[in-house]
Amino acid sequence: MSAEENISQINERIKNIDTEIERLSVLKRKLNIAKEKLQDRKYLEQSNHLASNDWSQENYPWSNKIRENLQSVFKIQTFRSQQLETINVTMSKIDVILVAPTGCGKSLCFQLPAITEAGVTLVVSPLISLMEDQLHGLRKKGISAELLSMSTDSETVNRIHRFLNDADLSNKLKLLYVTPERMAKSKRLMSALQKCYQKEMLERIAIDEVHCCSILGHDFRPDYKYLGTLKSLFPKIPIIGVTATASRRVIIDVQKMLNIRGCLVLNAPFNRPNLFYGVIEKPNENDAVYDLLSNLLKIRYKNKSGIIYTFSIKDTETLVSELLQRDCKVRAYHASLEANQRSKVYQKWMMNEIQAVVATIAFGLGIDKPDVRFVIHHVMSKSIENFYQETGRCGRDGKYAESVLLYKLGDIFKISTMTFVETNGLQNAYSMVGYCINGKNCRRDIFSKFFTEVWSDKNCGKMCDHCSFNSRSRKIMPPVTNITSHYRTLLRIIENARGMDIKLTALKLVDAWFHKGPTKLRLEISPPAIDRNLGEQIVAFLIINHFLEEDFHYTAYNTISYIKKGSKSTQDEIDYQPSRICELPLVTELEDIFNASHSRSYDEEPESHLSHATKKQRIFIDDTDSLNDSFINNLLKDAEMKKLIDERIDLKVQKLLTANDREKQKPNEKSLNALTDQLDSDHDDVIEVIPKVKPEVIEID
Ligand SMILES: Nc1ncnc2c1ncn2[C@@H]1O[C@H](COP(=O)(O)OP(=O)(O)OP(=O)(O)O)[C@@H](O)[C@H]1O
Repeated sequence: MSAEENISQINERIKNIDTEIERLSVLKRKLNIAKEKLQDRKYLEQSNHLASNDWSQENYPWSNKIRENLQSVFKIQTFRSQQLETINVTMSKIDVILVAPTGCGKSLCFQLPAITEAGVTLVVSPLISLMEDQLHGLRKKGISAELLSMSTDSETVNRIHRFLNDADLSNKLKLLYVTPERMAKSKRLMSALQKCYQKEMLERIAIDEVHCCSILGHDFRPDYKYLGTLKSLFPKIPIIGVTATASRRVIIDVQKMLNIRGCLVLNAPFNRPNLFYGVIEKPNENDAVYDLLSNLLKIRYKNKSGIIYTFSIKDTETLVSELLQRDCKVRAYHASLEANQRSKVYQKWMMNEIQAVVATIAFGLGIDKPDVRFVIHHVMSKSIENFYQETGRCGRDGKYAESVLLYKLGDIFKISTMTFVETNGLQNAYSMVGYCINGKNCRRDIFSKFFTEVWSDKNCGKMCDHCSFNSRSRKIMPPVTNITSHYRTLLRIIENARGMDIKLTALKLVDAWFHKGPTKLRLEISPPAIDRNLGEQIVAFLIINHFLEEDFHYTAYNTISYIKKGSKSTQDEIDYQPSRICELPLVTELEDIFNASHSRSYDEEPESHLSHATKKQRIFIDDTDSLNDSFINNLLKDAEMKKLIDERIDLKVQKLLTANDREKQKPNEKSLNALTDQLDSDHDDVIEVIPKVKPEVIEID
């Protein structure tokens, strides 16, 4: 055989081997996937098995002691949802993750077992201020607790190590708080914990804000990854993780990271029944926004404590300066302030020396002020998850508190240009926009989808603007809005601009549509006969449903969002999706939120969602006339607020009318019925409709 033939034979064999390798690696991949699935199933079965147990019993060996300590040390009479269950699971030495809303008492679930058992509980927590607060509270109750961070002085470090190394002394240290950084970087600490473990004096490991372990969690902390070694270092020690972040994928990721797959996950209901949620249309002019905020602080929230969240450091500074000029007691809080300045602001706020902190999301973890009565979002959050966390900081005492979000179209792009590079960033931002422009569903319905919990609007107890508004003496269904022709006009404007090589931002697009701005961008047809705000909401709806799409462009200073045709802009999509629901009109007007909650007492703690609902019904007068001024007047007691609201009633009225009904009349029952008839006959070519029910005035109460 010639050398040439030999080489060719060898090549042939190599090729066959490559094919075989490829086949085997495909097989290996498949087997790995199958193994992963089987493991998932095994863990799920394990978890389900644990979940099938009734953990709410009080006949465990520790039950009497737990109850006694609850009452004598913590001065608490009854457990809140899932507290007893979590305590029983962790006392049974089973790993558990508790997902419960902010402020509902997760810390008790590891503090109470800690003082009931002999050894030490290690608590890993992300923030020193958070730990200091807990330490302060525990010491006031006479419980011995220590804190070990990267900045702890050597004397304290030595004392703590003596506790851990000495069998007699460890009994005297009940809770040791550490930062994940300290855990990851201190071999001395780890070896002391090993000794403590060997002497069977390490009782439990609690991980506060456990979502920080997951890269998918909103507060991911790299040093939390180190905690993955704890289960192998201390296999017999139960881990308890607590968080208010309920996303399923975050929890699964956390379980994997901590090597506690198959552990029990307990979920307290996401609903905070004492929080009222509402969205207010944000004026376009900055001064009007500052006036609105200052009115809220000085009238509605007079003598009440709260937080105003905004988008950027610059925004916090501007807001504070404007509100100070309007005699409001506010201070800024953001990441660029020195630590001592931040702490000063926090302390002043805690002491009620300032009414509200104007903050970026830097003001977050660890805020434990019980009487926060309002959280205002000057700009929407970047995700529902963030929003839920941020609003959760009010009403921690269980009494009535309000979340108010100020929404306008332009704010969408502040968020989207910042988040579009993040994994799921745009999707998260659009869910948030969905919350803002949702025109009919209970606001909590959106949270429930996020937390994959089944939700019935009845449980809201009229504690959101929609449920409250819908429960008035009359219910006005939003008019059916055919936006197909609007959509086509918008596409034509975009196409026309493209022909001139011009890109349009959403606001420019709306301008051109309403015949504002450069004439060359306008079409030779009349502007739409609808209110501009409604036009902006239609554009937002089209964007988040991908009929229009954002097109991001970088400049030297920032990122600009232009609007282009969306992936659903094909004729097929338009023609064959006739029943898509556009929830218009979308944003609650100022008077809705004020009327809805005006007569609520800030001192009552709802006994349950439903009992709350019954109590609240009294605030709506039984007026069978039309939605007219006297109806609104009767609801209002506050003259200044009434003035503010009066100014906006016309806007509300306009939104309820379509083009033909926009004469100056108030929408009495007759006009609304006429509107109904007209809209009923206007169903051709509809791609977006409000629920199929006939829009009508419904008598209730
Ligand atoms: N069963 C209970 N009854 C009454 N008050 C309770 C109960 N359990 C805890 N609390 C109180 O509720 C407040 C909030 O508790 P805690 O700080 O543990 O909340 P959290 O769920 O950890 O909140 P966050 O998610 O913000 O950390 C504390 O003042 C605590 O004393």
